[in-house]
Amino acid sequence: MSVHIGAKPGEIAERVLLPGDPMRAKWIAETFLEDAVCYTQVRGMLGFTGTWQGQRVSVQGSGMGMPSASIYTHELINEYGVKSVIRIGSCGALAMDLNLGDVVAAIGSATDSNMNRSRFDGLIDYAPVADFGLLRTAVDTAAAQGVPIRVGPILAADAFYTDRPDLYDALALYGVLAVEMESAAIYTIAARYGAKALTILTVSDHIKRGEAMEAAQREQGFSNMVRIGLDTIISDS
Ligand SMILES: O=P(O)(O)O[C@H]1O[C@H](CO)[C@@H](O)[C@H]1O
Ligand SMILES: O=c1cc[nH]c(=O)[nH]1
Repeated sequence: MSVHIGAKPGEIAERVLLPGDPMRAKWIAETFLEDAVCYTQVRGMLGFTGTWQGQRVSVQGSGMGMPSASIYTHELINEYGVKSVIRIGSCGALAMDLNLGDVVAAIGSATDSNMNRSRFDGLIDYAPVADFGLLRTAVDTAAAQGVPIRVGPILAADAFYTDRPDLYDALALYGVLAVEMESAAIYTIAARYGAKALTILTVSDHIKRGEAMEAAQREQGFSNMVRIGLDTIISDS
């Protein structure tokens, strides 16, 4: 096992879906995967391996925020040989033409986190981006499934509750679609260690309109996104 994941070698597939919420990982495993087996319960951050369309896939909770997501992404790639990860998350919309339940794919991720500034000594504003192949497959997969998917940049924020909504307004002027809390770290760590990463999100809140899904919907109302994620990750070679 690694420091934070209790799996034995070989128990995690090379292709992993990464929801923030461990209970969403359980729901995905029980609802979509065949023969799913739980390989870790360390810190309650559940992980499962099963099959989708006959192909081995794991689904691992990654927690909230970039420090937590960084730990799981790092250990999956470096300790378990994971080759591709797709974050399956919820987000707060900034774009006025997005609605609750809409699906977004993050082509790139701006961030207010200091992690990458430290990484590059404050001298470079590194641009965390999705793997192009995974993104293209997700767009094609969504089209085949008849699910509209919006592709664009998002913000990975350190704080869920912000005192600076004016900064969100400014980002919206630059086409930033939505806010979540992990994508920039996942994209950066995957790039650093030679893995592929994509973030697909469902709009759970509209930040500007003050709309919000119920807690049960957040955990389980994300079937369209999960099917896109699963079909995309098994198509990856
Ligand atoms: O639904 P998940 O994947 O947890 O993602 C979003 O939800 C959490 C905040 O409620 C943050 O982790 C944010 O990124
Ligand atoms: O507003 C939101 C909704 C989900 N996740 C976030 O980080 N922010």
